[in-house]
Amino acid sequence: MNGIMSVDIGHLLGGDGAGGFIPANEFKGYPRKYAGVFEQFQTSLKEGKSPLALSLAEEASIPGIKELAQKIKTKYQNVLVLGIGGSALGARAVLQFLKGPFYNMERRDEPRLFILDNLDPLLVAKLENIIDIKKTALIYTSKSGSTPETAAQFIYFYKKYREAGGDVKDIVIICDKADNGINHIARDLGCHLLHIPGDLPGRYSVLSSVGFLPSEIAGVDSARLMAGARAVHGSIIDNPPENNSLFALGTCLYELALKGKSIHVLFNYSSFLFEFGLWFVQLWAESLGKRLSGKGEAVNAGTTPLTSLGATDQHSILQLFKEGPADKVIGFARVEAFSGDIPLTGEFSKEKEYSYFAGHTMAEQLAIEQLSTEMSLVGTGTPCYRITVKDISPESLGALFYFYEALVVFTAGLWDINPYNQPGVEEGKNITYALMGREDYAGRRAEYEKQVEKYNNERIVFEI
Ligand SMILES: O=P(O)(O)OC[C@H]1O[C@H](O)[C@H](O)[C@@H](O)[C@@H]1O
Repeated sequence: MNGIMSVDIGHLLGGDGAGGFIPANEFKGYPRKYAGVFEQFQTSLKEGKSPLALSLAEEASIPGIKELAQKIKTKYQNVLVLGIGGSALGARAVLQFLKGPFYNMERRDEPRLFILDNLDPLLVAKLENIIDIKKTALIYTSKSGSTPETAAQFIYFYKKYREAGGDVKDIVIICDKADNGINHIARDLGCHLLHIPGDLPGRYSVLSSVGFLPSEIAGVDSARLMAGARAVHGSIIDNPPENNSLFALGTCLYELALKGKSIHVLFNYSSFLFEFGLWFVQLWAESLGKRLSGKGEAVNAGTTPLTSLGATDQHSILQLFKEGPADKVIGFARVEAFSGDIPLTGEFSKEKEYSYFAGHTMAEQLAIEQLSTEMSLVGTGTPCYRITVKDISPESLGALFYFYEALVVFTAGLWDINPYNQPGVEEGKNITYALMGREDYAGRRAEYEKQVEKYNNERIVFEI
């Protein structure tokens, strides 16, 4: 491949559309059919009005973040990032794609980096067994500053850190600018405070200090992530619909959803992309799963994202993809070239199950298995697309992040829904706040407690 990334949508289409594919002739009409939505999307990106463009402006924060990362790296043995959802998933994806799953087990001079994104006392206890809290830098990431899981983690680790004699001025808080608790605390502590733009939703914030700081601490150059993002940005804004990968994929996924393909699988063919798959799930689900359209009509938009890992999940969920309900469209993400490919030898040459490996490599086998899986699924009527990135590099990952963010925003335009809010998660949060006794939710507490009582009375429980 010549560029940084390629997008192949050929197998979302199929002749007359039999078996759930898009008829080739229909596809030819999309540039006209969806010109308006696309033009609006392209213009808002070009003119920097789209929240996506805020990430491009965030590049200016990189030199300051590099300096801060350097200070943290020289002083601390461990870094603990506290965050959840968009405040954790992007950083996890960077760390895994560029440093691999065994990063914290390798012998290095850089600190080990832990990202704690759950409320689980056992998880916290296990982490405390292996880190010395005084030698651990704390990064508290919460765009809103009100997410209860992260706030609980922070108050716990803040106390431990202070009691161990840690310097509170070294703590880093990343949030948006507001007159709220997290900003007051940062000011009172006199610690590092990094702001992200209020209009950049958390799940789109990996290309900002939320992702840049953990990346730089782990030795990943965030400017290279941005170079990949910029390459995709250029290709999206410069090409007309007929020649635009984002337009082609977005319109096809939307049309396939209307034809009943209600599940969108991202099948990643590299263990280094596993966490990227989880980042994709949040981005897709929270951005597109919406009850109301822009006109306020109930549309229950979106498709259900799933992520799978190749070749591993060929031995698990593939059976269902192949023979279960015909409700899926599958995107394969693969890496074109792995550095340090591993040659396979012809050991046990008299045995047919082993001798055929001679002369092949591991990356070649993985690519063949990806192709075989894709062809086999297409053969039985599952529309598939394929995204290939050039290599395991920050540029490739930055390109993937930006491409999927843009894909989601454009597709939301086709559904006519807002890709930046998440009203569906608010109710559960409100109940939590009220039941936990948060002062400004006291008025609703009695009502929620009544609801809990009724709910518990309806349970039908079998003890074993
Ligand atoms: O970064 P925070 O404000 O703490 O938010 C963390 C997460 O909280 C909620 O669950 C939202 O639905 C997510 O979109 C967000 O990423």
